[in-house]
Amino acid sequence: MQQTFDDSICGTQTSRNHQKINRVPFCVLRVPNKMSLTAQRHLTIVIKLGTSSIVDEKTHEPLLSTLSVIAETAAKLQRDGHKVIIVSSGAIGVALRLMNLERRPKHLPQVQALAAIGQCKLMTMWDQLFAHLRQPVAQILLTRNDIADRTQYLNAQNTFHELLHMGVIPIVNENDTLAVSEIKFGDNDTLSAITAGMVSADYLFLMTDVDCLYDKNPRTHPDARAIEVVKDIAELSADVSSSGSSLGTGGMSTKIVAARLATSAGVTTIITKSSKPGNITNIVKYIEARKSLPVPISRAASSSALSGLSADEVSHKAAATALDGVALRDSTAAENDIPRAPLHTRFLPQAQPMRDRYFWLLHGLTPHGTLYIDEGAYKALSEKAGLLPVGVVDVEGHFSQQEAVRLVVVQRVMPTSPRRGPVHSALGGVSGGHAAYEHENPAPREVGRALVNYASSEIKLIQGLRSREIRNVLGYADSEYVCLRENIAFTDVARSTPASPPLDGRRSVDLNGSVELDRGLASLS
Ligand SMILES: N[C@@H](CCC(=O)OP(=O)(O)O)C(=O)O
Repeated sequence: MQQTFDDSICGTQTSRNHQKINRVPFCVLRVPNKMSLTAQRHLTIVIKLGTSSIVDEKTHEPLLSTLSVIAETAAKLQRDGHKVIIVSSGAIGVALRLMNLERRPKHLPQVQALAAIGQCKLMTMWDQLFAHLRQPVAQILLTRNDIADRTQYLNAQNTFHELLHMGVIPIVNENDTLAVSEIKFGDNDTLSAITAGMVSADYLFLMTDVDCLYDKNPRTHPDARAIEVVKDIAELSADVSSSGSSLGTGGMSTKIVAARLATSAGVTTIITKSSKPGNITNIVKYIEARKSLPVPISRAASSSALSGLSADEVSHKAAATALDGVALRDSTAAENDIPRAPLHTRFLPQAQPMRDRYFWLLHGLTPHGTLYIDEGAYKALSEKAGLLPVGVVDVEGHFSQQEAVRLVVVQRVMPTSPRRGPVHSALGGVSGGHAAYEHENPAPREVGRALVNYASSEIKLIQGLRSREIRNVLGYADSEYVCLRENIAFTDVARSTPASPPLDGRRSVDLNGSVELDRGLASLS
């Protein structure tokens, strides 16, 4: 994501406060009053359309007017120098009409066959619409399996970048014909968020059948209020009861999951109405224009997001991140010049996006099991180069070396607990004697995902032991760590940002993407 602020001025200004003269840092970003998206930085925009935006829910006829405006909007953005990816559902919906079926079948092979039939037709439709606009498109079909290997993930990423560089609009869908439940993204909301993270998009538009999120169901509560900006998804209290169309798999709750995922990668995520696709440009213009408004640093710096930063850092961050709502609420002349955006819900991106490799570890891989670790081991991971066997409390599932697992923190009931009993109480699985502990202990919580250096059967043997005992127990010791820190991604974004130790994301240039085992066992005594 590029950002240029050649025309900003920063410095200090004098202000009087209770007779005291203060020098207050300020920063004014000079931008033209009337914002044209053409004049702005070049953006990468992912637009996700669900089945209900592609075909009529009852007749399954294609919604040609919506599709045409989407094509026009995407082609115009592309011509203005932006990069556009469309994530298009609808293969199964389109096939229902072709095959004269009334509803989506339940039997998996039938669904997969329909997806194969419909995908062909769906792409033909897109291709024809874009052909009128002389806009080349490309089809990308993905399953989770395709990106589970780091090299393949990087290959997919490279292909996206190359297509965008060539001025082509990639049209993405899940490869339903091959995907069975274990290798499915499950819904295209998630797929679109992973795609947006993969290409470091600026915007993800989740087009749907409502204008925005509401705090209550607006159909049954006339007093429902629109939620326009979401700064922290954890604090969101919205009505997410909409289950989506009868043809698709997503609903409002999958959109929230997708928004969490995309914003963690630094992507501004928008929910808006698919029947008005022209809104995409207006919403982007509005947000970009607001970002470029003068930001008085004194107020910006008082925001929690920016506290502790130098004036210079604040000025850049204030403009680089969606700071609106923090410092830009005042109606200034410049703000009044910005036409209001159509109704939408905007999820603000994390100011410090998760680095790409961690994003892949968290969202690209399917976990094959769980490592239960203690609080001490979790805390120590901020300094240590990995997870030591002594911090592992229990293992669940069957996995091999270098496979992904969930990391779950549990409370160790006794400091030197025997391997099983008490711990199981913390996991909620036991007998009366430990019930009190169960009640008092904090619930086990998933804190991240990791690639393991040892198989599940091996970790079961070495859990709770010192690293120097690994060789005696297993007959070999490839690493003193069960997982290396660089192969652990935390759900807490702050722990998975570029500042986190010790992996350089740029190393992903290494197309092998293979994980180097730590062989520094000299330190083991
Ligand atoms: N991949 C499927 C759609 C899956 C899906 O997530 O659908 P939707 O909830 O309508 O976005 C298809 O093309 O029919």
